[in-house]
Amino acid sequence: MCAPDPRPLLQLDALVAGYARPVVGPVSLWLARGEVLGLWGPNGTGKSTLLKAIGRSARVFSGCIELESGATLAHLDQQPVRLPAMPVTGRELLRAAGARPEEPERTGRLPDVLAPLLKRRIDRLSGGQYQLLWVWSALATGADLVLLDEPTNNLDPANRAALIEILGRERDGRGVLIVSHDHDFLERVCSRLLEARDTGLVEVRTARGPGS
Ligand SMILES: Nc1ncnc2c1ncn2[C@@H]1O[C@H](COP(=O)(O)OP(=O)(O)OP(=O)(O)O)[C@@H](O)[C@H]1O
Repeated sequence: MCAPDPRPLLQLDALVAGYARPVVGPVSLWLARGEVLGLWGPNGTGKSTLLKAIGRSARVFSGCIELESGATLAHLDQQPVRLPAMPVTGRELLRAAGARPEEPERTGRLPDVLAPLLKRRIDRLSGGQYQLLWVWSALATGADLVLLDEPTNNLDPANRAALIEILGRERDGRGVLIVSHDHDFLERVCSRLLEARDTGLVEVRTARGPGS
């Protein structure tokens, strides 16, 4: 795999990452602005750890992570954090996450499916409603690099389709790296797909490509 020119938004070079000991790597990959890169593979191969290392919540043992100078990052973990019962609305959650819900509403960016959730208490949302709001909170921050770990968790077919549409609209000018076991979803939203194998990350051909 050769990195594009000019320099990509994100580049990993022979990265070895983990916790008390290494669990993944050496891994090399690059991601350019405007791209949605998918990562899939068997359980326990270190995909989430890779995202955590990029998000600075796992340890880097060797190799390097280069993020474009000044680029901002949003990282959504595999299990969305759910607050205990408290009267926090969807709008307040977005604001706390650094998103500006007023702006997308005004500009028409806010997906229809999310509009009714902004006024509702988040502790009373279903798992799927919360998941969609959670993913949107990362995208609506305007972060240059968005890391999504299993974003289709808890989503029914309608909300999964809404997420595919959202990712299709929100990719411009930023990079998105997605870890998922939902291969069909990855094929629909990703411009490139990497598979974790014993030999390392291998770029695999996507049957459909984004927007199909
Ligand atoms: N906080 C942690 N401390 C120590 N080891 C961990 C921690 N989190 C994960 N691991 C270990 O790191 C290895 C890789 O886990 P990771 O969650 O990155 O894999 P994954 O490919 O994302 O798996 P899955 O597809 O099941 O989500 C596993 O052996 C796991 O037990």
